[in-house]
Amino acid sequence: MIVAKNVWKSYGKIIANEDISFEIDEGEFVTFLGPNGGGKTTLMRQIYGELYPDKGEIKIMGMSPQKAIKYIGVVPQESRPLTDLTVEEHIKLLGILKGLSRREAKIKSNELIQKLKLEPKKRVDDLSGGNKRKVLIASAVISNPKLLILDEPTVGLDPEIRREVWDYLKELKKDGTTIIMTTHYLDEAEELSDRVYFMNKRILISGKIGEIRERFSNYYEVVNIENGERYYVKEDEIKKFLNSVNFRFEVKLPSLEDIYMKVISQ
Ligand SMILES: Nc1ncnc2c1ncn2[C@@H]1O[C@H](COP(=O)(O)OP(=O)(O)OP(=O)(O)O)[C@@H](O)[C@H]1O
Repeated sequence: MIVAKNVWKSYGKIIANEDISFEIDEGEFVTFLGPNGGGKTTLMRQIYGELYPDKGEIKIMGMSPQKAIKYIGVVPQESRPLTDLTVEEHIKLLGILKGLSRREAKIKSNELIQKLKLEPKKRVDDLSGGNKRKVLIASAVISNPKLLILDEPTVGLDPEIRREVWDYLKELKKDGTTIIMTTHYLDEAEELSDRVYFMNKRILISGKIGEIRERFSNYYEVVNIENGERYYVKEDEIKKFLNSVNFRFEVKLPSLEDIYMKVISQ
């Protein structure tokens, strides 16, 4: 469904994406994780065609992102809903702009308002941050996109609304929508995605979360209790390593977060 081949993108001297390649199948839910400034938003903006790669290419269903945009729904990072509209008007308007008839837009927006537990007649300006985000999600999916791109969709949301958004995204996936998301939350990636990419400008590691855990399961994490420094030591080298150190330590199996920290600091 999506193929990226050797994508490079810079802003002047800052390299944001370095030789990125990946393939995403139809119906997959794939998450890109990485530190602040790791190039996730830049990559998303190229997938939905707002930016062009300096080198390399991205194809969506065999088309350029600019051509495929009619099949894509986007919730950009830090986007704001349009002001001065009610919830219902906002969602309907976005549907009409994406080519739905007024009637189709009305039916579909009512359905989304119910599913996402929104109040149709409330002014978008008066909503909480969480409900604004829901309006943006509803406005992105009203045209039944084949591909949905969500750039940090649950930043700043309270746990209840976050759960509601997760449940809705799971439903979309079940209905066959291909979803690409960026997030800083490992629990979110784990709960929702089929596969993840850890990236920091370039792709560092990818796979199913279970597989990634397994790949690191023969490592121990040794923490220097005196200064917090961490070491990742292979199972068969742990005895020798612990005999060789002269600090107080704690040994544990790495959590997903530890693996992430190890991988992105390489
Ligand atoms: N419009 C721009 N002009 C110049 N530099 C930019 C621009 N947009 C992003 N950058 C730089 O490119 C790099 C990658 O930024 P990007 O926003 O893609 O990362 P990110 O992984 O999405 O970060 P975050 O998690 O903080 O949103 C950073 O160093 C950033 O400062």
